[in-house]
Amino acid sequence: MDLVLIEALGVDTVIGVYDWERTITQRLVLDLELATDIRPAAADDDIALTLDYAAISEHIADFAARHDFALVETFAERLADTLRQAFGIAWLRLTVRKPGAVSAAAAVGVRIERGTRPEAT
Ligand SMILES: Nc1nc2c(c(=O)[nH]1)N=C([C@H](O)[C@@H](O)CO)CN2
Repeated sequence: MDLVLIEALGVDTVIGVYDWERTITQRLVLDLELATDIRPAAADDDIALTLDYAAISEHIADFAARHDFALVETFAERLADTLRQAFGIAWLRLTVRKPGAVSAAAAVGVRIERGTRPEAT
């Protein structure tokens, strides 16, 4: 299985369960592993035949700007769903970190995997 990677992508969004969090934007930091077969794109050297990590990163920043969830769980689940639909991603692993949410921790957050892992070939 091949993967397209996006690591430590910072996005700003309204997120949090407390009243004070509903009035500010906070930074989330995302890691993504996106399953795809990179061989067609590599064979033709053609961006149209792979997952465009720049386009996907833009999509994520726009998603973050347009939503204001309470939980990082909801952010992760809804984002995974929209990415899979918009880009036809068979399987992904998404980590959403909320740095600074717990002062004694470097970051807290969630990691999910959605979809069916393609067979290794
Ligand atoms: N499992 C979760 N726990 C907590 C969340 C969350 O989104 N998922 N959120 C908060 C608060 O918003 C916190 O981040 C504020 O510092 C607490 N626990």
